[in-house]
Amino acid sequence: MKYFDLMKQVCDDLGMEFNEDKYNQFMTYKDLLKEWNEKINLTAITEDEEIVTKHFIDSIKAYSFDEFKNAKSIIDVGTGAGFPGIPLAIMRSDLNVTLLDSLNKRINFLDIVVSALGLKNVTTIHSRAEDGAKNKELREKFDIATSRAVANMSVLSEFCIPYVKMGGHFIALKGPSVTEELQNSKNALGTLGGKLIAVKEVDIEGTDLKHNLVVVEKVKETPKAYPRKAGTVTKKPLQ
Ligand SMILES: C[S@@+](CC[C@H](N)C(=O)[O-])C[C@H]1O[C@@H](n2cnc3c(N)ncnc32)[C@H](O)[C@@H]1O
Repeated sequence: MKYFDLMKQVCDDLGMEFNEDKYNQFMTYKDLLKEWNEKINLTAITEDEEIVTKHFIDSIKAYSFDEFKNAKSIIDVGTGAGFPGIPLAIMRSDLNVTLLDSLNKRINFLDIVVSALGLKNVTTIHSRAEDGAKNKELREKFDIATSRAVANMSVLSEFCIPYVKMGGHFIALKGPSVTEELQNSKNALGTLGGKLIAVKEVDIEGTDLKHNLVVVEKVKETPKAYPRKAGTVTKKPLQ
């Protein structure tokens, strides 16, 4: 129960329940992450404490926004080893969480995690973001699209905003370079139907790091032309 108090404090501050069952799910996830990281490349963070702070707490802090706390469905684009999607799913069993990644090895790992943790609220999808967003079942279907450490704001907006329903939100977990990235993505947001509504700096408890949460509201439908085809989005980011 080494990290229980720290995690509970974070959750208390967010007004969310944390208990032993959730803690055990997080610890099983940590152990699977370390075990599978030796076979497939999942994360550069391998120390227990850093997994708890830089992966788990960092992900949970997305709940600093009411938009997130009240959502019914989210998609985590470029989820990798499951961040922030799996921690968000553990914290709220009533939230439908879709995890999408273009690397099948990581999706296979996530299927193992979902089954080991008994998560009934998670769906995994192996797809590039650009292709998934053309699928009628996924396009403009989510209250929230979220993403961490996948691309700059301009590229990420084109990956994520097409998945968000009207009135929903795209919430990006970002590091310190957020101001410059936002400057360069202003037009892209408008083109894709998004409007920047907030940037919030959050502490990552247990570290001296601060991260930024960028919240974009979907105010217009995304034109059919977006996202452009795989490859183009990253090679020629919207200006
Ligand atoms: C640096 S990892 C970050 C993973 C996780 N979000 C995190 O914060 O730990 C980037 C992930 O994005 C995925 N990715 C990159 N481009 C993608 C795309 N176009 N569509 C879907 N996934 C993509 C990669 O496969 C990788 O798993």
